[in-house]
Amino acid sequence: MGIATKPEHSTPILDRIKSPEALRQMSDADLVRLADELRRDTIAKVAATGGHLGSTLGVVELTVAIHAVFDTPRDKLIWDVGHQAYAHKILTGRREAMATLRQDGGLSGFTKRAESEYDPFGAAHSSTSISAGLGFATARSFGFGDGDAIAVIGDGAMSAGMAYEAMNNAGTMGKRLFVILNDNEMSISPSVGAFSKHLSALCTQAPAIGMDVMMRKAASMLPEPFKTGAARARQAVGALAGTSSLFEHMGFSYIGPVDGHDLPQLLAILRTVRNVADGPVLIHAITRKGAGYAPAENSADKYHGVGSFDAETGALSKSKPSAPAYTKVFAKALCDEADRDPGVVAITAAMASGTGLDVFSQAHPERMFDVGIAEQHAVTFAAGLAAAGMKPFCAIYSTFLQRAYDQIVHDVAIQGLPVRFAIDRAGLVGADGPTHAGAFDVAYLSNLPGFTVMAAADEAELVHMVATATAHDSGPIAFRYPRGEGTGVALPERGTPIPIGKGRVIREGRDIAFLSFGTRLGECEKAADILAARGLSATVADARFAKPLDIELIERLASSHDALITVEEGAGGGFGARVLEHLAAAGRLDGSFAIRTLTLPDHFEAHASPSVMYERSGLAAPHLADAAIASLEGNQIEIGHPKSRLFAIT
Ligand SMILES: Cc1ncc(C[n+]2csc(CCOP(=O)(O)OP(=O)(O)O)c2C)c(N)n1
Ligand SMILES: CC(=O)[C@@H](O)[C@H](O)COP(=O)(O)O
Ligand SMILES: [Mg+2]
Repeated sequence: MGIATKPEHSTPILDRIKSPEALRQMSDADLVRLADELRRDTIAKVAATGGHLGSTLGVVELTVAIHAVFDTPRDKLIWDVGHQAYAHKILTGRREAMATLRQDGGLSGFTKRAESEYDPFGAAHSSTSISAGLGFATARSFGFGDGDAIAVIGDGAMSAGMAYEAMNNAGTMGKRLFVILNDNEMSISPSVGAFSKHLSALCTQAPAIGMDVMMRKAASMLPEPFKTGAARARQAVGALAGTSSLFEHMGFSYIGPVDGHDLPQLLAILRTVRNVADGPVLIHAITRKGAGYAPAENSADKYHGVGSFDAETGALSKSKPSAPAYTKVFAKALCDEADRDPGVVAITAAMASGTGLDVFSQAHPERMFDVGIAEQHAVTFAAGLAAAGMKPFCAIYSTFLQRAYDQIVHDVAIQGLPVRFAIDRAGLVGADGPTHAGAFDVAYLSNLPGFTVMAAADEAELVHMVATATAHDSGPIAFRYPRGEGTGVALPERGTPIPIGKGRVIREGRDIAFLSFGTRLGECEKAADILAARGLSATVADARFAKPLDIELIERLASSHDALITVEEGAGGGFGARVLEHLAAAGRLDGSFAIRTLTLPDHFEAHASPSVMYERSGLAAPHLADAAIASLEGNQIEIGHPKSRLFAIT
């Protein structure tokens, strides 16, 4: 494979491809040319939209080989995470639509069942592909479908427990199942952990194939160097069973390491295993993240996720932020706390740069732990650290923390352990869409006995919440904050712990009270302005806590206003529900008092910019004002209405 530094636009072979069926009629030489065109086309497309480029570039040859050898969509091709599936999208009828990738109304950045019959299983969270593939393989034996199942999983995704749970099951079930391990030694950062070392060790061995009967049969059909490699492997494995791969011990036939960019060799191997496999097979392909595009290959993160860029030079188009990102503010505040308190440690599940803990690790390298994509382990590991008396901060995106719910309940909450949860990407995140929306954490944390749950209204509040969490030693505590830039508010020199369960009033009014939990506070203030222009006076308060609630504040707002509107960047069952429960229990809902709880609507909002998504979710200022007026009129409000339904009251 030649390194293409200048993406040229002539793609005569790709232009003829209407579906993967065409690949099965092509010569290997033409498939090699196609891969080159596909790589250049992918670069050109993603240059315009941004997206997860590096991962796709690493699997261009694998994508071509799989579609050329297997009978997709009858055979089920399942991409783990789905962030590396852009070349797959281009080959499966979505080439033109790539211009809309991750844009409002456009293609998803991941695989999605609703988008194409070539996406048999949707993804975005990692390490689900082997389980899903085994599901398809098992359904096949009941007569549901008749194709093969092929899971393509990265070395980073292999660090998650689910991958082992699936292999453990697949290895004993013995169903015909293909797993292609795409090993580029990269997660978002370089891959970590003992398993990553095992993969490296496998790469230093001669190419080998598994030792079972099926693979003996296959050996004669394999290309060099696999034929001789297989013979050598047989001797080596026979002499020293301990040197064979973990996969073989788990019941898989292991083929590898294979050069994942050598398309003729990939084609030969896939054709062979497709002909002879009668159980689970793992093909270990060695690839380079960002392969074939020098700017990506030479960058530290291999262009894992990029905004738009100049395809010729790779120069990223960067807009100048007007305020520091919440993530950065969190990282700096945590560094400051750690400077003062030797018990503070930080944990990330493979998201060091995303959570800002890369910054923390520069200041306190021995106190930052990247556990790999292993959110469940991260939480219980933190619980162990807390049980020993340390102050662990688990920095995990809201959406990925969902993975660790039982650990949160069983290992942290029931034991009342002071694990600090720094929940990044709270609320709607934009281009990554519903799979990555931080919608549920408030609901699933604030119903846990003994938990303290906070949301920062701005980045100064975030600094104080980091200090609050550091000081809070009597049980689990969480604070949430969104993706992206803060409000630009002045930051305190040092965080000051907030009294637990105390909100604050931002602006006093008479008629309507907005009680905000999180960064919609600014929208509440704008809504108050809208109402003021209509002759209504509104109080705006920042609840800060969903648990424990500031009961004094809530009761005061309820008793001194005609309507109380709660607002949050989360699904129903969260902050507003808790306020309602409290007021109901206190008998405050029995009279004529109006209350509305504004949450994310009860559907998964499709990807767009966060502001458009909030607009559609009915959480922008005009909708808040609208809801307030409607509540005074005794009307039902329509959440998720795209346009403001403001009406003048006289
Ligand atoms: C459960 C979960 N945690 C974290 C992530 C964030 N994430 C997306 S891709 C990725 C790295 C995946 O590495 P790998 O599987 O090796 O694929 P590569 O990007 O190297 O192609 C991570 C950590 C995720 N999608 N799902
Ligand atoms: C594919 C994936 O899960 C991550 O790469 C994610 O897209 C990162 O999101 P942020 O850009 O918000 O860090
Ligand atoms: Mg990888």
